[in-house]
Amino acid sequence: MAGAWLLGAETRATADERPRAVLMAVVQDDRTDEGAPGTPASLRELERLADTDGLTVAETLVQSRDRPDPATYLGSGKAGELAAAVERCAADVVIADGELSPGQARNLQDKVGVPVVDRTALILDIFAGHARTSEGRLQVELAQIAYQLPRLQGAGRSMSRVGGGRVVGGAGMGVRGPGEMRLEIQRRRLRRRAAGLREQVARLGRRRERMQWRRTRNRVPSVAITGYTNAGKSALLNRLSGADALTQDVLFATLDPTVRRVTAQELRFTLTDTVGFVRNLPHQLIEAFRSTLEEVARADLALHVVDASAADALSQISTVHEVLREIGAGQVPEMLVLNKIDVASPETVSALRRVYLDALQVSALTGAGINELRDALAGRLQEREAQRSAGTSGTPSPG
Ligand SMILES: Nc1nc2c(ncn2[C@@H]2O[C@H](COP(=O)(O)OP(=O)(O)OP(=O)(O)O)[C@@H](O)[C@H]2O)c(=O)[nH]1
Ligand SMILES: [Mg+2]
Repeated sequence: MAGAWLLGAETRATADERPRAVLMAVVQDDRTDEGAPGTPASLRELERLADTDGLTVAETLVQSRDRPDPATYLGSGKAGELAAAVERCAADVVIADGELSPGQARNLQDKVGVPVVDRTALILDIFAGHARTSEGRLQVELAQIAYQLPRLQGAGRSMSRVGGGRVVGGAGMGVRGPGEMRLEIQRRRLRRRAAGLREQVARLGRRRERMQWRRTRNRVPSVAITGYTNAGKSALLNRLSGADALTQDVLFATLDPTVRRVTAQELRFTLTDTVGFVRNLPHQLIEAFRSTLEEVARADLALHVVDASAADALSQISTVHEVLREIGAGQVPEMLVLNKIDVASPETVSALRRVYLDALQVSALTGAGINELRDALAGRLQEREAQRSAGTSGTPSPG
């Protein structure tokens, strides 16, 4: 089910069994914050991401270091171990739990003999496999191009070095190494394709804006469901609206915004399901999905769904807040709800309740607390509406 990008379509088409991956990471001595590359929480998540992408994790290799080696990421001894591990478990791909520079990926790849990619590439691959609407696909392709472009340039530089050609001709000849011209053509094609994609995404974004404007004019308040990936956002949307959005125990099941109508306490409002967030969400993806994510920025209320059964729920909450700020949705009023209360440990729940005193507890699975949540949502929206009309009644309406 993985996207056709990470390993190339042939690998996937012929392989009967799931491709095998070796995970690797450098733990930096000065970065012990939860979620930093190579920490247990981050590695667990990388494993889940790999699993979501249809890969079997064969082995995990971690090196403690001051910083990653600028040329090979791992130190040379550890890189040798990595090559041995790849050989031993017949791995098809190596995935780094951090970001690899194009040079690091290439050098390691030469050493181990299979593709070496990073967390960003893995997430892009999952997105490619999950995008369903044309807008989602356009956005994923845009993100992939943004990821590929600098890597093509890296290849160009090394190739011209090998070929002994000068990148810029000194005598006005513009002599280039072999392969450099082909790369330049490829680069230009990609840039042109990206420009076209950006235009199409913008057009779709404008169309959505018009629809949103109509909704605002009709004064139908909107609630955007946000939260960490796999928190149960789609499940909650289904519970609240009686819809059947796709829920799956994989990461990033939802990529396209799904809108549903809900009525509670005689108030009609819309509920929008959105893409889940994750630590170190690749910047290319935030850029590409900006117009989709802006749905959240325009909402009257953000319903922040928290997986209360996750041991690192608190750090997931901060990640979500960071991404919301980054997409300009930091100001949207938020209602935080603790989901999966049926399987959450009492310790995690009480730790969460110490910070979020009045957070409702629900289970999208059993339906516990759902009616209360629906009413609370309607209540908050009515409050806002009342404030808004109180605020505007004194001032003359513009135009
Ligand atoms: N036990 C339990 N499981 C739940 C609950 N809510 C959701 N799940 C499960 O959690 C998994 C993820 O649910 P989704 O609704 O797909 O999560 P999501 O936040 O939409 O995930 P993405 O779209 O991938 O970001 C599914 O296997 C659900 O069945 C709950 O209250 N209790
Ligand atoms: Mg979902």
